[in-house]
Amino acid sequence: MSGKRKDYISWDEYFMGVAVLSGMRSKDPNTQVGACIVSEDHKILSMGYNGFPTGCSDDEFPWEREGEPLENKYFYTTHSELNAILNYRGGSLEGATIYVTLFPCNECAKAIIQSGIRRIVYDSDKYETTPAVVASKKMLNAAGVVLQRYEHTNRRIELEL
Ligand SMILES: Nc1ccn([C@H]2C[C@H](O)[C@@H](COP(=O)(O)O)O2)c(=O)n1
Ligand SMILES: [Zn+2]
Repeated sequence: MSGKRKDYISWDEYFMGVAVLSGMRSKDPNTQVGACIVSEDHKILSMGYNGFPTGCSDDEFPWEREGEPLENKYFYTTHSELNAILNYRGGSLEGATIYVTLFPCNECAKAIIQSGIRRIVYDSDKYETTPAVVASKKMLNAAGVVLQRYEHTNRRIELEL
């Protein structure tokens, strides 16, 4: 037998796989989101997942979805996309692509646009009817960011760690 392997994973499978793995670090009991930012020449630049900011304890801040604003998670969580952008310490993200397991909200859309990211590959769009996502798409489209739904290949990857 000679020649190269033929069943290696594609770039899209690789980067979405890294985003999925990154999301597995999230402590959010309801929705775990992962993001992976990639350069035009297929280098991974940064990763992120949703969680509380540094210094805000996962055991003390609330993970609830309901209740008073100060008693639920929404004022406190940093989204995976923003974390991935802020985790990057290398300079410009101009021309990069972000792989993300859930379509970005309006706040992340602003950060994506302003950081110079030009393409979003996303998987779930479960909040597509919410104002946050409708506004997000409005801004991303106006800014010319390419939106691409991840095409599942149904490849199963098992990791023994
Ligand atoms: N594109 C997104 C959307 C949401 N998140 C985070 C924010 C929360 O931690 C969680 C959503 O919670 P749910 O309302 O589904 O209970 O996901 C994100 O990181 N990126
Ligand atoms: Zn967001």
